[in-house]
Amino acid sequence: MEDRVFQPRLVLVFSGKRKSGKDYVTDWILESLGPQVCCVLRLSGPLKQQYAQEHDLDLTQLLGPGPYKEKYRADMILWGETQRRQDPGYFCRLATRGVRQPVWVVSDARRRTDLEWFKSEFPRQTQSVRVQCSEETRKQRGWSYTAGVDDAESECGLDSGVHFDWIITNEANAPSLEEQLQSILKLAEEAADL
Ligand SMILES: Nc1ncnc2c1ncn2[C@@H]1O[C@H](COP(=O)(O)OP(=O)(O)O)[C@@H](O)[C@H]1O
Ligand SMILES: C[C@@](O)(CCOP(=O)(O)OP(=O)(O)O)CC(=O)O
Repeated sequence: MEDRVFQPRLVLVFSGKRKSGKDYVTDWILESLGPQVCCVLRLSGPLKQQYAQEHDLDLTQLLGPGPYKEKYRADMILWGETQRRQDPGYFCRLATRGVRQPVWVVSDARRRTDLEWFKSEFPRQTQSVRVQCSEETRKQRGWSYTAGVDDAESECGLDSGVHFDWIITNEANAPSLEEQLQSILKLAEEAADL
């Protein structure tokens, strides 16, 4: 384990299926806490940056929510897994490098190794959060089943055998996000001495 100087006070590691609302919920937390306290980290950020460089692609579009990234998702998954097989914490380290806010919100954990890395580096501070919703709702948000993506570890790696500290149901007929996130926000505010 590398010598780490900076220690975050709280690390919330989010996961969830495509279009479950991971970005929506983590952006909501960032807006509530502010950028001085909270930083949203995306493990896919450094992956897409390197993939775009190696394949001469438009990084801005890869990072965006549109169809461009979906064209390359299956190959990015395979490319990323090649990197992870050599070093499971590779993208976690890159995504956390230089971050100095006390509260870290990792928006896109996908594999056991993602969760295990944070729990190993920050055992006291790490809590796991699962964002869930129905397939119907995901479809309404633009998701459709894609073989090689929705049946891959990238989408299924945390489907079973994981105890999540928090579960957020991101559905219209569920309690409001404000209500569901109240305890997590309180935890974050206490961690940041707010
Ligand atoms: N509670 C919500 N209310 C309104 N729009 C939502 C909500 N949750 C998700 N969305 C929208 O659904 C789409 C997918 O959400 P997103 O956060 O990008 O999913 P993920 O990051 O899990 O793939 C986005 O357009 C987002 O704005
Ligand atoms: C190759 C990926 O990093 C692509 C992730 O892209 P996004 O993070 O944009 O995914 P969603 O927000 O869930 O739609 C997945 C992986 O297996 O590493």
